[in-house]
Amino acid sequence: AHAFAFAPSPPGFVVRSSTALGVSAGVFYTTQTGNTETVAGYIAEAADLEMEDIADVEDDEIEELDTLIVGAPTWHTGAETERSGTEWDTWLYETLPDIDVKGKNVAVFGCGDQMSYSDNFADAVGELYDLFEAAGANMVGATSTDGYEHSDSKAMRDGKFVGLLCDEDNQYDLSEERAKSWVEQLKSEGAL
Ligand SMILES: Cc1cc2nc3c(=O)[nH]c(=O)nc-3n(C[C@H](O)[C@H](O)[C@H](O)COP(=O)(O)O)c2cc1C
Repeated sequence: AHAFAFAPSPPGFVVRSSTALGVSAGVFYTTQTGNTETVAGYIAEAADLEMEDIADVEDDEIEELDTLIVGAPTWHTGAETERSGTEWDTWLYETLPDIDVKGKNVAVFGCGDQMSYSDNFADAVGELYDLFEAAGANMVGATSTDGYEHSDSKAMRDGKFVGLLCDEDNQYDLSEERAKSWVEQLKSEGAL
């Protein structure tokens, strides 16, 4: 009996965390060079949640959660769709339509390079936002653009960013604090 208690989780085990207020939530990300995974780690640690690459996630795992925190890098500069260059490009168009996310809280985040890609800073975060919103999710976590030097971004609505934008290329020293205060904001918005 004791051995069982320490046995590894069986395959297909649902990774899920519950916050102090009983909200079930998870952090889901993709990455090419590790930056978005780093930021996902800051968020997961601050919120005491599990994090997982979206490529490894089962559909029913998503459906059971109250709040999804989803993050992407931007690699396809200037693209209208499939901007991330990661698994989200497939997941958003082939998996999301089959999942019921209506009424779930969704907060989006991502990494970009505001200096080298100043006209397209973190555009893929705007795509995450648009598709989850169109699917009926309750979008939370918009942030101020103060402290950034980009010229344009498809992740902006009404003068704000639609979620948390981090720049590990130029402002890596700000990411952890930005993640911490964003998690506090998500709590105040009732999403955690
Ligand atoms: C070829 C290439 C294209 C990129 N395009 C963009 C872009 O359009 N917008 C942006 O903000 N960052 C762009 N970036 C920067 C990456 O998004 C940034 O380095 C990010 O932190 C990478 O995240 P990852 O390590 O999680 O993949 C690009 C980088 C490269 C090398």
